[in-house]
Amino acid sequence: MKIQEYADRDMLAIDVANVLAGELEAALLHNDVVAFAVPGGTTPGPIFDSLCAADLEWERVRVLPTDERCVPADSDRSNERLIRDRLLTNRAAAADYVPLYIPGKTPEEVLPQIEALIEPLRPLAVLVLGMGDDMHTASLFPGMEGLAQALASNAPALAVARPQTQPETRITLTGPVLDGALSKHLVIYGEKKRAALERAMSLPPEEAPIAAVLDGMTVHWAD
Ligand SMILES: O=C1O[C@H](COP(=O)(O)O)[C@@H](O)[C@H](O)[C@H]1O
Repeated sequence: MKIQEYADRDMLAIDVANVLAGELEAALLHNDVVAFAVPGGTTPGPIFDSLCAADLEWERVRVLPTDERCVPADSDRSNERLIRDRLLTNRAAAADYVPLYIPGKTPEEVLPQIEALIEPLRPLAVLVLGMGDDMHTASLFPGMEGLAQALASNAPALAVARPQTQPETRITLTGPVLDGALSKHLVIYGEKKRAALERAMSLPPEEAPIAAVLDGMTVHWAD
């Protein structure tokens, strides 16, 4: 793991967008189709604002969320909404989106169908993750039921998450899918998350799920 520090969040967003565009371009040279997994939440919006203008063959990029909250696609809490509004616009509107949640269906009903879409995209070419103050990443939350199975090396691509700390059920990419990405980036802001990341490094993944995916990770941090 290496940590890249930036003067401020604006600089981080521009630089990370450039790095991601370069990695996607390189991956497109060697693959017909490239999988690009991105987080939701409050962190990635400004990176998406910059990245969406990159001059890439976006029609060969498959964008998927690292995790989704089971809410309608027009909800403020929908990761799909953020990704569609801020990333899949401008030139990036040509990319295909692979949803993790189908409204009106229970997660269990559609999991096999969505896993069948994700399997051919493994290993993910480029992965961006966020992290909460509680050291969760994607929707792998400390202490949640089923966490050990979702982090196991033989876990299926997706898991249903029902963290007691969260208002809704979620669907998440599992440990091996995230950890197996060819290029991995974690974006965090502020001292609280920096301290949480430091703490995670000495904790088992059951207590700090981010710890399960840090090998080879580039962490991008600004205060
Ligand atoms: O719930 C979630 O949390 C993490 C971190 O979100 P942030 O708002 O602290 O940046 C996010 O990466 C994940 O995609 C999201 O569903």
